[in-house]
Amino acid sequence: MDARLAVRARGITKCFGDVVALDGVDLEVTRGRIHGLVGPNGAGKTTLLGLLLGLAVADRGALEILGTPVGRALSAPEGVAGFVDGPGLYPSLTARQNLAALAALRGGSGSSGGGSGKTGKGGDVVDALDQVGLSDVADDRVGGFSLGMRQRLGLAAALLARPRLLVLDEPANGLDPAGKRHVHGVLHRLAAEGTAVVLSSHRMDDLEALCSEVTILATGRVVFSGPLHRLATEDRELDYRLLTSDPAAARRTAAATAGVRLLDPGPGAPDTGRLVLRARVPALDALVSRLVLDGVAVRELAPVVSPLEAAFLALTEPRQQSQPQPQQPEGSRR
Ligand SMILES: Nc1ncnc2c1ncn2[C@@H]1O[C@H](COP(=O)(O)OP(=O)(O)OP(=O)(O)O)[C@@H](O)[C@H]1O
Repeated sequence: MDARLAVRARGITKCFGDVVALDGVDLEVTRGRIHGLVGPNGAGKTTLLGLLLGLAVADRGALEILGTPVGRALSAPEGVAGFVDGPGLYPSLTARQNLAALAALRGGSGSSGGGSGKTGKGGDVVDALDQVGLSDVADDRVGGFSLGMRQRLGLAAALLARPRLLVLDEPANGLDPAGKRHVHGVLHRLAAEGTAVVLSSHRMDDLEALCSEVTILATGRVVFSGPLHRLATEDRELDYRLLTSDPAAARRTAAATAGVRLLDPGPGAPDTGRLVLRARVPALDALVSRLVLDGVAVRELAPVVSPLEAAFLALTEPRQQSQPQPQQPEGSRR
């Protein structure tokens, strides 16, 4: 296995009775990267994350994690931490006690059960709570925690294991803006230190803020896997908003540029001077060059929906409507 890879999966298939949750999935996750797993409900994300965490085993295929082939035993591979379906926490214990109990279970002293030790495992507990922004509620019972607070505590619990592969199922669920800032900060720092992070999310903005690579699943199959930026350059038409110093001139130039279609912004849309265009990237490049040559300044050019969201819809919706479909792994155009 390539030493740069934290995960290498080939042809992973997992069935639950008649339901094929994963159908020949290939996945590569590089160390030091945050890899997003995205797909419609029931696409197989949680199932795949569960395999990485050792909560289930594949029916077919090969899975290597941190350089070691995964066998048939149900156990978390060495160096892996995280959670699926929400973190497992004791509601009657405080946040600090939960982490201390986990640290003790993992073989440490965990001596800060009710106290606030600052060294050894106790110090790790204090540090983990601080990293996820829960220091102020460290001695509150978890039973009273909101969803977002439980998610952050689950991340803190995973940090205690100092993972080299962190696996998180929808970690952004329920997070307020401050919680999100903490979680994003922790994940970026872990990645910078060399930890591979695999996370699922339905929030395209989170994925775009966090991930350098994404895998899009649809009905158990990979329909894209690769760098996020490649989605934007896929050979696909997208809608863009364009604001220039001279909207009338820009409209004429756009109308005369092959491959660019001007769209009606819709009845009642405010006249902001922005044009809405549909084009592939090469036609858009040609338009921008012509505008610059004509002395028209381009002040804003942005996709109407993010490239990730557009790709997600384009790659997953047709399959949902007309499943089952043979796999056409557009993303494997490497
Ligand atoms: N334990 C199980 N028993 C039976 N079917 C299951 C089980 N776990 C998952 N499935 C089925 O496998 C498929 C994939 O489910 P999975 O939870 O992995 O999808 P997901 O992408 O995580 O969905 P969501 O976005 O809704 O969380 C679904 O059809 C689901 O019903």
